[in-house]
Amino acid sequence: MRKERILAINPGSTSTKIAVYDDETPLFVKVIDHSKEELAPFKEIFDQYEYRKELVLKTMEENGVSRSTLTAVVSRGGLLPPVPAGAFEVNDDIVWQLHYNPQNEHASNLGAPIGKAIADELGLKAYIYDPVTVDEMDDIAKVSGLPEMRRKSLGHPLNMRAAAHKYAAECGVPYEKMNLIIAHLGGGITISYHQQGRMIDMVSDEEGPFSPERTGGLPLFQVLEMATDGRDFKTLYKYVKTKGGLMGHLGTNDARAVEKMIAEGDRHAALIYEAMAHNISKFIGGLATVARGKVDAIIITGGIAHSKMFTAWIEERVSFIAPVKIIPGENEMESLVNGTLRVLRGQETVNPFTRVERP
Ligand SMILES: Nc1ncnc2c1ncn2[C@@H]1O[C@H](COP(=O)(O)OP(=O)(O)O)[C@@H](O)[C@H]1O
Ligand SMILES: CCCC(=O)OP(=O)(O)O
Repeated sequence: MRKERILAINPGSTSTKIAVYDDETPLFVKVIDHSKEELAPFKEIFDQYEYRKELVLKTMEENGVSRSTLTAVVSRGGLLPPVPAGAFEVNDDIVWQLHYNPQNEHASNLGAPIGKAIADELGLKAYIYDPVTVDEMDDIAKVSGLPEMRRKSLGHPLNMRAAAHKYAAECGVPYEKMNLIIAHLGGGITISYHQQGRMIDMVSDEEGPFSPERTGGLPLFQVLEMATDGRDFKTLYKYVKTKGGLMGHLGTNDARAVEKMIAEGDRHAALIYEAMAHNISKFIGGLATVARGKVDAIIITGGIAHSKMFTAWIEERVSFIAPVKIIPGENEMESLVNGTLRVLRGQETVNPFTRVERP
């Protein structure tokens, strides 16, 4: 089989993750953290384009990988309009959409444009895989309590679907034959229900549990008061995305730091941290009703899935529904590369994408 060398790019709000893989084997995986001060001069996400692109090229050079040896590039897909799961070849429409008309601002919107620019210079193809906006939600799950508002599918499909495939392979049962509830517990949290290989319902930042740095759903009448106190949308959006959850209550978005506080006897920290598990468990329970209780397994993944204390709190609340499987880590770089390899090996086809004016 032909050997592939794939560059994977994953721009996040506080870091840029960069990796090069020879087939399934990582040559290097680097997480470059960005301080608030470092990103402060950039007013808009796209102002960071050149800076992050140079960082990707420099990191490859520092790790002894010559650009000319690459065979493909893959990036985390950003906030496109609702799209099917799987791979997309990055075309000008994807770049336009993420630059000028994304569903919302997020650092991942930079991934595809940077990937395409690097790939174009080398005459290669650039891909994205399982973007943030993969939408397989059933119509019934999209209905909100107001006719002018539809519930959206916007979360962490890349890691959730990869965890589902990993678990299915372990069980020797196809993903398409299982009913799984999957909780991604990272800086942001998504809880989703995958029925026979389709993610038909989910909750994330907008309505779900609070997370290390996001508020999740909030008491509505108090939201109305806050939204009419003179602050604009951008300010409030940033507030609920970065100053909520553990950050709001305890001043850190690092769950490990919270566990240290608890070990040192901080009872308030213990209350807030367990409240996060309590809320996550309630949403898992809610999605079990979508499955009519017929759930094969509950998978807990993401960075916080490394924590025995935290996963035990969830397990104790939800294990009556189905067995709980822990798959720690966000596995995003590996998932991007594996998806791309399936395309390059002819095991998967790419989805088409055409720009839309109003996502
Ligand atoms: N061993 C661990 N125990 C508890 N929490 C952890 C551990 N490792 C990472 N985390 C937490 O996971 C969160 C980040 O998760 P991750 O999936 O890497 O998210 P993101 O990609 O959103 O940054 C942070 O709150 C971090 O403190
Ligand atoms: C914008 C939804 C996806 C998301 O929140 O990703 P991160 O948690 O990695 O910021």
